[in-house]
Amino acid sequence: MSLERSRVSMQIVKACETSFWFDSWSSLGCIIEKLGERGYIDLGIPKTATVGEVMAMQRRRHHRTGLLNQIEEEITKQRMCNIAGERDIALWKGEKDSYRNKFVTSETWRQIRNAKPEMEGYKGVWFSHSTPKYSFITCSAVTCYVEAIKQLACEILDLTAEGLRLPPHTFSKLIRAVDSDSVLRLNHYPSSNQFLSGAKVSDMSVSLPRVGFGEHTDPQILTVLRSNRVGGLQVAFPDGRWVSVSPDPSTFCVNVGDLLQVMTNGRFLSVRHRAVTTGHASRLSMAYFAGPSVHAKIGPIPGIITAAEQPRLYRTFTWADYKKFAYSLSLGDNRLDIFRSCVDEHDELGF
Ligand SMILES: O=C(O)CCC(=O)C(=O)O
Ligand SMILES: [Fe+2]
Repeated sequence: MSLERSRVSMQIVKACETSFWFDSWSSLGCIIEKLGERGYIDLGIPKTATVGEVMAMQRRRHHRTGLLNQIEEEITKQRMCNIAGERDIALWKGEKDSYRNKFVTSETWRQIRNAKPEMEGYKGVWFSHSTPKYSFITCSAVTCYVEAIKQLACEILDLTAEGLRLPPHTFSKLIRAVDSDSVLRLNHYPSSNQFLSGAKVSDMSVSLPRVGFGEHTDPQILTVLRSNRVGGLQVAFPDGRWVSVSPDPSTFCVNVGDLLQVMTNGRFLSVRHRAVTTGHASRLSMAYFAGPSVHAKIGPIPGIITAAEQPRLYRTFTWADYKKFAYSLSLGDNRLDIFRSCVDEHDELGF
């Protein structure tokens, strides 16, 4: 309330609508804010009095405190001015503390707004002449989703570390690093109908499965994937068969990535998978790829390789090296082979 009070001043005409205590009708501002509730007794003016009633009834009194006398002075001044009109006029605080009878939103906004540091990327969300509410909502939803899914990925990785008898945050600390290179990808696979709009219904190829996302392994540490109710994800079995993963929007599909295969020295395998489109509904999937910092050194964790029994399978490299190499190949190429270790290295990983 006091925020609005400080923005409005009343110019007294008939004075029968303006509150003596709660409106700002003199240069002293709002009287209740000056005197507090004690003022009702000190001035002998009831809480509900209008300025008009005070002017009509109140006789000039003398008080011991200066402020009370100043208020009496304002009442006398008000009695003496005589503005023609029917109603009291609300005056709005404008630039440089001046009051006028026009309300200007932008001026009021400037006065009440607490300036905050600009949010990174805000230009992509707010445009100068419109409020793109859906992009703003999407931005907030994605930010919250990424935070939650990252937490889930870290918990899975902590359980993985525990299962391998490794120190608790061996893997998750790579994801939690401030400069971790994690990504959220949204995939949309149009239905066969949408995909082949214009094709004749008699065209038999409409019902054949089509590859929407070619076979590959995910390069990062761990992937947490969710989809709508439309299937399409398939996983390669060692014998070469493709096995479909049944779609369920209430579950997550977790893939081991290439880096986790390296760090576990091949105990966890990054599985080959692909997405196909068949039916008449379109598939949507959201994949969170939990990755380390580009500078992170990746190699088999020392606690996993116990010398003779577990020969070291991979050499140490940085995530930046791996990405650069991966992007130079085709999606389905095997990228890990080149990082296989030929000699029995003992790199210092700092784990
Ligand atoms: O849509 C899918 O289920 C697969 C997506 C995928 O493998 C990927 O984005 O890497
Ligand atoms: Fe994938």
